[in-house]
Amino acid sequence: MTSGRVGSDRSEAPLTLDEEPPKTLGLLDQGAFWANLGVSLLGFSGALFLLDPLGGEPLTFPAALLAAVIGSLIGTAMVGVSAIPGTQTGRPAMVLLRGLFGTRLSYVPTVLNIVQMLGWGAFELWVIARGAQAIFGPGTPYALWVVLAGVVTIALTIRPLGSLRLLRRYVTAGVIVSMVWLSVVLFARVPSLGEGSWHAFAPAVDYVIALSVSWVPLAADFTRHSRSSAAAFTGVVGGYTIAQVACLALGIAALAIVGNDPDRVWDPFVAAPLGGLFFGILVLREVDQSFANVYSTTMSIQNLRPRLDRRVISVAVGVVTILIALVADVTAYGAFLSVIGAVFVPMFAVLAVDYFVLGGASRWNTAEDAPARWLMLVPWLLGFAAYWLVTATPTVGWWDAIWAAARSAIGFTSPPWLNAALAAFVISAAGTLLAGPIVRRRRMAEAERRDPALTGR
Ligand SMILES: O=c1cc[nH]c(=O)[nH]1
Repeated sequence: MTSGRVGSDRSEAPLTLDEEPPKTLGLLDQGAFWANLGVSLLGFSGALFLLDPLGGEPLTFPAALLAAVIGSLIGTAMVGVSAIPGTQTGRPAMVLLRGLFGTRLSYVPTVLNIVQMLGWGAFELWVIARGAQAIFGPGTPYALWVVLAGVVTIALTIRPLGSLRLLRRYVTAGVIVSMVWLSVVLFARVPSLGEGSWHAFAPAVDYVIALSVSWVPLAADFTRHSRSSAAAFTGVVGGYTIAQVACLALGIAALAIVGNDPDRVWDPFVAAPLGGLFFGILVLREVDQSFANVYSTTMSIQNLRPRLDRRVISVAVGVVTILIALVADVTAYGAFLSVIGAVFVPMFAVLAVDYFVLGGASRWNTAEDAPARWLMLVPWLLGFAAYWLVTATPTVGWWDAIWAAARSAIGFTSPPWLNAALAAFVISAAGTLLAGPIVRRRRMAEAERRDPALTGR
C-alpha cells in the first residue's frame, strides 16, 4: 500500500492527512459509538415504515422485531465490511477511494459525500431542535436550539477521539438507562401489539437495511482509528444492530400509543414519568449523529485539501451546517438523502470486492498521485443503474420517467420485496468480480513493464 505519510505519536486524530492516525479505539469504543448512532430520534417515527411498509398491511410485533434484527444485521454487515479497509490502511473513507478510482476520480464521490453529509448534519440539528421543543415547549425558539446543538457539535469535532471516549464512558450508560426506563413505561401503556400479519415482512426488512446502509460512506472515518479489524467490524455490527432494534421496538410502542401518528410519536416519551429527563438524554445524545456528519464532511474535504488543518475545516463546516438548518427546508433535503445510497452503496460494494478479493489490500495506492482506474467505474455504474431500476422511491418527475422507460425497455418489473440498496450492492459486487481477470492482467502487465525480467518466468 502506497501512502507516503509521516509518522505521528499524537493520541488525538491527526490534523492533516500527512500524519499517521493513532489506533486507539477498542471494541468497546467502537461498540458504544455505533450503539449511540443506532438510537435515533428519527428512528422512533421511522418505526412506522418498519411496522407498515406497504401502508394498510401492518406486521405483527414479532414479525416487525424479526425484520428489524435481520435488516439490521444485513445492513450493518455492509457497513462493517466497508469499514475494515479504513482500519487496515488508516485512511478515511473518501481517501480510500483514491485506491479504488485514483485520486482525481475520487474527487467526484468526495464532493457528493460532502453535499450529503452537510444535509444529514443539518437534518440532525433540525431533529435535535424539534426534540428540545417537545420537552421545553415552543417558547424557546427553534433557532436557539439549532445554534446550541451546532456549537456542541463543533466542539465535539475538535477532539473527535476524545469525544468517542466521552460517549463510551458517560453517554452510553445514560442512553441505556433511558431506553430501559422508557421501554418499561411505554410497553406497559401499549393497548395491543398482537394484531397484524407477516405479509409485508420482506419490505420491512428492506426498510431496515436502507436505514443502516446510510452509514456506509462515513464508517472508515472512524474505524481508521480502530486497534483491529475485528474490533471495528464487531463494534459496527453488534453495537448498531442492538441499538437500532431497541430503538425501532420502542418506536413501535410509542406509535401504538398515539394511534400510529408519526407526528406525535415523541408525546408518550415526554409524558412518561421522568420522561423529560430521559427523553432529554436521548435528545442530547443525538449530537453524536451531527458530530459524525460534520466530522465526516471534514475528512472528505481533507481528501481535496490534505494539508488543511481539520479543526479549521470542522468549524467552517459546522457553521455552514447551522446555517443550512436555519434557512433551508431540511425536510425537503430528506428525499435527496434517502436516494443518495444509489451512489455510495454500489461504490462500496466495488471497493469491498476489489480490496478483499482482487488484491487491493496489498496494492492500493492512496497517495496524492494515485493514477486513474477507469475500469472500476463500470461495476459502480451498473450498481447505480440497478438501484434506480429497482427503487420505488419517487424523486423528480423527469428522472423517474427515465427509469420507468428503462424498466419497460428491458421488460423488468421490480418485485415488491426487492431492496434497491441490496440489489445495487449485489450487482456491483458481481460486476467487480467479473472484472477481476482484466484487473489481474493489467497488474501483471504493469509489473512486467517495471521489471522486464518477469516476462521470461
Ligand atoms: O445523521 C445521519 C443519519 C443516517 N446516516 C447518516 O449518515 N447520518
